[in-house]
Amino acid sequence: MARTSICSSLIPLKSVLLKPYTCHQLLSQTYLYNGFISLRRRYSSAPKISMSLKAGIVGLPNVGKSTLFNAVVENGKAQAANYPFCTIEPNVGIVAVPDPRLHVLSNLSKSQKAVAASIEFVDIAGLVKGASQGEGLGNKFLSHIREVDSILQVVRCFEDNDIVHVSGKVDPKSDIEVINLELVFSDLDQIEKRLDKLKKGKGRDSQSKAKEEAERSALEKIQQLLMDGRPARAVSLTDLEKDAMKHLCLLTMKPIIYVANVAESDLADPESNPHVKELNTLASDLQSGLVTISAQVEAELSELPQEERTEYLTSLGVNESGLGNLIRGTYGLLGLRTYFTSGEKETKAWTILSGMTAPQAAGVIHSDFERGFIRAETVAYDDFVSAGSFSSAREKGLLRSEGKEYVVQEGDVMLFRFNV
Ligand SMILES: Nc1ncnc2c1ncn2[C@@H]1O[C@H](COP(=O)(O)OP(=O)(O)OP(=O)(O)O)[C@@H](O)[C@H]1O
Ligand SMILES: [Mg+2]
Repeated sequence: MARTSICSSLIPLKSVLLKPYTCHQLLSQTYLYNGFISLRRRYSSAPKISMSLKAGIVGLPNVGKSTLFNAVVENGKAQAANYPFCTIEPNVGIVAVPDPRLHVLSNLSKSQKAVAASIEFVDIAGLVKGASQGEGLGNKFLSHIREVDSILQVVRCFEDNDIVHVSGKVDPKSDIEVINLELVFSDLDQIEKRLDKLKKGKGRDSQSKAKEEAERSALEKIQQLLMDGRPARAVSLTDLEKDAMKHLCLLTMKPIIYVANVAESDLADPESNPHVKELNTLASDLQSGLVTISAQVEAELSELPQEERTEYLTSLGVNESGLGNLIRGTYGLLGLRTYFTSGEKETKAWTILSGMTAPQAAGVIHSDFERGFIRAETVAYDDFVSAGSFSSAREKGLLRSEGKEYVVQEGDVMLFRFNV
């Protein structure tokens, strides 16, 4: 029964195979994947998506982190209220990365469904001065930041006397300094403890001794930078050093986007708000991205029916919600790329890291695809759209057959041939 269903789901692929395989040969030798196969049926374990990338929402207490989380995450229900330390335990939600290409491909392939790439957002408790010494919610909070891949630092840029600011006034420069300094202190503390351990030198063979040496050297370089008030991400390390220290998950190693949280009246012209102007300069000095958003407006928008959203945005003098920019910015910040599989069952956007080869990209769908990788057939997104389908792209000579060394490009539409 299972065999028949796999066969029938594979039959449409015969038209794009170079050699005309029979159904039986396909089952016993080579498979082609473009989103048609029900992996759950074919494999005993569910398909493994190897990357779960998390963006942590960080900032002082009461600056709008949970409000932003609720707007970004559909059905997000983090408690957001006007008092500091409203959030204690982190709230976690999965967010689809908006990508118009997905729907174009899905329409061309007449797919039954379209599945977007996703990012996990984590709404973390507010951080205060002295957190690294246990103030506020202290070290527990810092350990939640350690688990994320990138940081969205929400900075309050809206004036509102009714909403408590923990330092008594809206001041982005000072707010950023408080947060970044706590992250630096926490990293320094961790490095000191780790260097103490490394002094004891537990490595027995030459390989583990070399690894310990690389870690020590990396940590000493980073320690120096941190003492100068610079983040660990500014360090330059050898590949061995990077590999040796990455288990520490240092907080200042993580990429940051600053999120200027403005009042609804500032949305039409955010640069007229001096706090946003200042934050813009600070973010570029720190070589980080900046997204301006009104968390309050986004949260209200997410509650409205679709047809009323445009009307509300127009009344505020803007064309579109800022969430798309924020999500795409986070995706870019993480150095992520998208490739697609597209067929009648589904069109799907897959997330890979920049520089991944075809077998590694196939491994994101399932580890067996990487292990048994034979070749990938690939066509650039624009070429697929102009051809209209894989078979017509093949006829026009736009579909390329690529081997193990091929580095997958942004927007590639791919078919994998593999052997298991
Ligand atoms: N852009 C904005 N304009 C006006 N009010 C806002 C804006 N963004 C958030 N607020 C308000 O600020 C208050 C605090 O918001 P929220 O609970 O999201 O903060 P938080 O950073 O998650 O706080 P905590 O660290 O305590 O968990 C809420 O009353 C919210 O409605
Ligand atoms: Mg909160």
